[in-house]
Amino acid sequence: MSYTYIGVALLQALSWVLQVLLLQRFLDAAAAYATGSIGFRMILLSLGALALMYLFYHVMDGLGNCYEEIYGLSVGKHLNLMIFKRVDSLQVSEFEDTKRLDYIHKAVNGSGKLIWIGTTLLDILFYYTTYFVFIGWYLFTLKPVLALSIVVVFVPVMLSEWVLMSAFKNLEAASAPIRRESDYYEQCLTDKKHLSETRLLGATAFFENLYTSALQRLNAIVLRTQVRKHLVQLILNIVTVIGYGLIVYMLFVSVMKQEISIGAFAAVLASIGSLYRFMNKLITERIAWATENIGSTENFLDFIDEPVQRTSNMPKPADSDIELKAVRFRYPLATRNAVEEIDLIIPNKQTLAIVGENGSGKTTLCRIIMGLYPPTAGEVWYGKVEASRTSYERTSAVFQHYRKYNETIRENVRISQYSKPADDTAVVSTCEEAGVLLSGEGVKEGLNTMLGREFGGTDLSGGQWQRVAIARGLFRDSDYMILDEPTAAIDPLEETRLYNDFAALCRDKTAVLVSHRLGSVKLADRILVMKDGRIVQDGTHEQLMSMEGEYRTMYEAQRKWYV
Ligand SMILES: Nc1ncnc2c1ncn2[C@@H]1O[C@H](COP(=O)(O)OP(=O)(O)OP(=O)(O)O)[C@@H](O)[C@H]1O
Repeated sequence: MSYTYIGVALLQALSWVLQVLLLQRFLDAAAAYATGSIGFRMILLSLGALALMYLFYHVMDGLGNCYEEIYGLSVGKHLNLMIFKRVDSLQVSEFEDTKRLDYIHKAVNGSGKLIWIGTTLLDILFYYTTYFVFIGWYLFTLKPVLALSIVVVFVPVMLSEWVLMSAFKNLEAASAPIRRESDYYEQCLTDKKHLSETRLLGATAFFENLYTSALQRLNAIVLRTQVRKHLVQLILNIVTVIGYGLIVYMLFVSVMKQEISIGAFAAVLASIGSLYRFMNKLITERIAWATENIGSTENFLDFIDEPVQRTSNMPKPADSDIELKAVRFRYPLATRNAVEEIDLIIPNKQTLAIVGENGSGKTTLCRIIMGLYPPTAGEVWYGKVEASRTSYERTSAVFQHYRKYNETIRENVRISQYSKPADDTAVVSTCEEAGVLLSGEGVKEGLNTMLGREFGGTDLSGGQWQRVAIARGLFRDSDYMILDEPTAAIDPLEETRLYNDFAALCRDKTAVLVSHRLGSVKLADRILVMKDGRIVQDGTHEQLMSMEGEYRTMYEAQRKWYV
């Protein structure tokens, strides 16, 4: 693909140069015809050749544009795949850091721009350079000093673009966080997820103000850089126009002294004109655009170059105890630790429940146990392997904030075990275990029912979506199962049935279950009670009920409510 693209660029440049030579030949022929030294047929021949070259150039131009599009799409696909792979190798905890998020956004943004910087470079190398070399040679053969015209046009423009490069890199760095902010406010105003609440709360004006203020800040920094850009370009244009004027003057003097023919004079005048247009287009459009965007492409290249933290061939622990040693975790920019001094051994195949009030650190502890968040201090081990260095292949989870995929029910469940051959019987039986309805109103197509409104599918209730998420977690072959409030949206009858099923399903796994419903954690082998990021109680239901403490207080409070 790139060879064809390069070939077309070369032919396009050559046809430009040939047009100049053929124009000179045609004009010289016209002058010779006027003196009667050649016949009319010769003029027609040189005009025909000129016209053919003109047509050829335009065919090459069209082809060049087509190839640029196709090349852009194909390179874009590869760059995006590189980004996806790179993001997949990051620690999930990195996404908690807003600075890191900005950096990742800038890198993703830069991948799209790299394509067009790449095509600009190819064009410079094979199209513009060919054109300038041949036109330079042509001018040199006419009169050596004329070849200098290329330098006169070229140098000031390159200098100015070099100055602009750093300005645009700084612009990218300053605008990324504001862009993320304004995108978020835009989402609050237009996204389906936020719309009902924003409308009901009457918060539209609130978000509009925030959006407007973010855009004003963005515009102010963009404006400063653009003013600088246009000032620099103005200076460049003045210098170039003076150079252009000097060349025309030199040509005029040469023709007066009869050093060059009238045909050469006209052809050079035209070629200098096109040289100027070429240079202007190259520098003020292509190179200027590339300069503006080189900052974000550098981000992309730096991002791709970072040392890989997670690879596809990391060890897969099975049948190991999980050990947490003096673990602490603090979210980026947070002022206090979310979990503190956790020393914990979860023996292989134990079912552990974690309870505690809101914000006590249950979800954070689950993420640390899974190896998704490396602790800020302390260590987590799966047998002899450090948790963040293990593969997640043998771990399954149902998250508190599960995802609703706009896919069929089959894909929504199978996605957790995609390497397994598609087996509808297994998917159906997991759906039954999780209580996912596969017939009736809204799910008429069974496993093929498309879920989510995005692509015209059925939207489910919160509880029904949660059952799909549970099915997804259960479908995955695993030795470690994390269930973080898996039934918060599910009705009490179904919830009781599910907890009994979980107990049976998790019997041969190491399982961690977070729940606020204390009645449902009784079945666990062991219960941890968390408060302010620390484990304050640890024991079986019976042990914890037999002593004073958080657990008994919470349990009694919930029991009273139901009596
Ligand atoms: N992304 C985050 N950035 C900063 N702080 C966070 C983040 N997520 C949680 N926290 C803080 O960490 C602490 C523990 O939160 P965590 O979600 O682990 O609690 P939890 O016990 O699971 O709460 P809940 O029962 O409400 O789900 C809280 O103080 C919370 O404010």
